[in-house]
Amino acid sequence: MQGIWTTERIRAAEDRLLAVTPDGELMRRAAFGLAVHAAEMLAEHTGSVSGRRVTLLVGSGNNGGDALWAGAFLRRRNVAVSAILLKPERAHGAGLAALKRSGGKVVSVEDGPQWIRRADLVLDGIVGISARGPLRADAAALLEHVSSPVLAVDLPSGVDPDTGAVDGPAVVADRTVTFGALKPVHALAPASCGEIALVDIGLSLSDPDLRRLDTADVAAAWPVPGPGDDKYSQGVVGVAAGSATYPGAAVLAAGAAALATSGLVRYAGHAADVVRGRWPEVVATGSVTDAGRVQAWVVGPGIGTGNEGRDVLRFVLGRGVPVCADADATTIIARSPDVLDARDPDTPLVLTPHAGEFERLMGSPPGADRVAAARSAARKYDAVVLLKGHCTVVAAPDGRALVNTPRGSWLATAGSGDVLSGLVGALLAAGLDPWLAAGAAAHVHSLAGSLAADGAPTSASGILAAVPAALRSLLSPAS
Ligand SMILES: NC(=O)C1=CN([C@@H]2O[C@H](COP(=O)(O)OP(=O)(O)OC[C@H]3O[C@@H](n4cnc5c(N)ncnc54)[C@H](O)[C@@H]3O)[C@@H](O)[C@H]2O)[C@H](O)CC1
Ligand SMILES: [K+]
Repeated sequence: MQGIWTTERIRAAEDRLLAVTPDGELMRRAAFGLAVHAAEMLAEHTGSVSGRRVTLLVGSGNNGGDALWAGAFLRRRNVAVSAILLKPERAHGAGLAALKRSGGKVVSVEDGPQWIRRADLVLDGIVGISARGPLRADAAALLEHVSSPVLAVDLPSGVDPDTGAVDGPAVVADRTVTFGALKPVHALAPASCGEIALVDIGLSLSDPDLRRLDTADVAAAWPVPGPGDDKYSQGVVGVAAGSATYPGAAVLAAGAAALATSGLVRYAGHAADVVRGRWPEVVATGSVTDAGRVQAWVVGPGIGTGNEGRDVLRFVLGRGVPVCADADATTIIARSPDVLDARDPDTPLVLTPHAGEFERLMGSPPGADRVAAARSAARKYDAVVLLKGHCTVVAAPDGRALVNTPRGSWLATAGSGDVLSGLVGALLAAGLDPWLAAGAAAHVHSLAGSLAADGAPTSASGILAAVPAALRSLLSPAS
C-alpha cells in the first residue's frame, strides 16, 4: 500500500532532515529531480530540450525556490528560462541568485502573460504545502494565459494540499513532481495533478496518515480458488436486495457477488424469480428467514425504507456475520439508528454512503475534507465507511483510511452502487478485513467502470459485465 502523509507530518520530517543536511542541499536535490522531469516533458511535447522556452511561476516560498533552482539546472541544457516573480521582494534568494548566475531571465508580473504564452512548458512554483485558501488573485490572473503543458512543483497551486479540494482558480497540471512522499492532494485530486512523479530527497516517514491500494495489494487480497476449495470455502454471501417492483438492484448486486469470487451466493427477497432467471448459479429464496447460513450479508439496494425493509435489515444485522449496508439500508439506519441495536457489537458493518446518504447519516454533507468526514462517520457508527465520490474514501473505526484514486468518472451511473455492494459482500464472505474488503471492491469497481466505459458513458450493467475482465487484468495480467 502506498503511504500518504499530511503536510504537517511532511513539514516536520523535512525540518528534521533539514537540521542534518547542508543548507540548501534538500532544495537542490528536489530541484534537480524537477529539472529532469521538465526536460523529459520538453522532449516529449516538442521533440527537443535545447533552445526550448520554460517559464517559471515563482511564489514567495520554498516552492518558488524549487522552481528557480530547477530553472538554473535547465539553463545547463541551453533552455531559455524566464521567471515571473509574484512577490519579487520575497522570492527565494539563493534560488533567484542561481537562476541569474545561470543566465535565466527575471520578468515582471506585468510582462508575465507574454512569457507564459510563448512558453513550451510552464513550471508552477506558486505555492506548495504551505498553501492556505484559494489561489491569490495575482497568481490566478497569470493562469489564464497558460496554453502549454504545465509541470506542478510538489502539488498544483490552488488545490488544498491536505484535502484535494479546489475552491476557485487552480493549476491543472500535466505532471506533478513531488518530493519525499505523497501528500493527500496527490490521491484526492488526480485530475489536478496529472501524472505524479516522486523524487526521493531522503525523507524518512513512518505510519502514513492515509493509504492508497496498489493493484498488487488488491491482487494479493482477492480470494482465488485453490485445489482444496469448494463452493462453500470461499464464503457464502447473502444478498437481500430489490423488490418485485424494482428487481434491477437485486440482479446487479447478486450478479456482482457471483462474479466477484467463486463463493456461493444466496439471494433473498421478492425478486427471486428475476434473479434466478438472470443468475441460475444464485440460490434464490423469497425471504431472508429462508435463506440459510451465510458468512456475510449485503442488504439495502432496492429493499425500500418502510417497515418490511427495516425488518429485513434488523434480521440481517442479528445474524452475527459481517454486513454491507447500502442504499435504502443506509437511509433506514439514518432514520432509525435503533435498528443497529439488533447488531452484535462484534459484527463488522460496512456502510457505503454517497454524499446524500452521508448527510442523512451525519446531519451534514461530507464537506471539503472527505477523509475526516469518513473517519467521523466510521467512529460514530463503529463501522467501515466507504464514502463514494470522484475519489472514494474508506475509513475504519480504528482510524485507518484509504483513498481509491478513480479512473475517470464513469461510475456515476444508476445501479453502479448495487454492483459495488455485491463486490464488497463477496469479499466480506471470503473473510477479508472489512476495511480492506471495501477498498479492494472499490478498486475493482473503478477498474471495471473504466474498462466498460472505454472512453464513453456506460451503465451499471456494463460495469457488471466488465468485472471479470477487471479481475483478469488484476489476477492474471499476462493473459
Ligand atoms: N524545506 C525544504 O528544504 C524543502 C522544501 N520543498 C518545497 O518547499 C515547499 C514548501 O515551502 P514553504 O516555504 O513552506 O511554502 P510554500 O512555498 O508552499 O508557500 C509559501 C508562500 O505561498 C503564499 N501562499 C500561501 N497560500 C497561497 C495561495 N493560496 N495562493 C497564492 N500564494 C499562497 C504565501 O505567501 C506563502 O508564504 C514545498 O511545497 C516544496 O516545494 C521541497 O520539498 C524540497 C525540500
Ligand atoms: K506548486
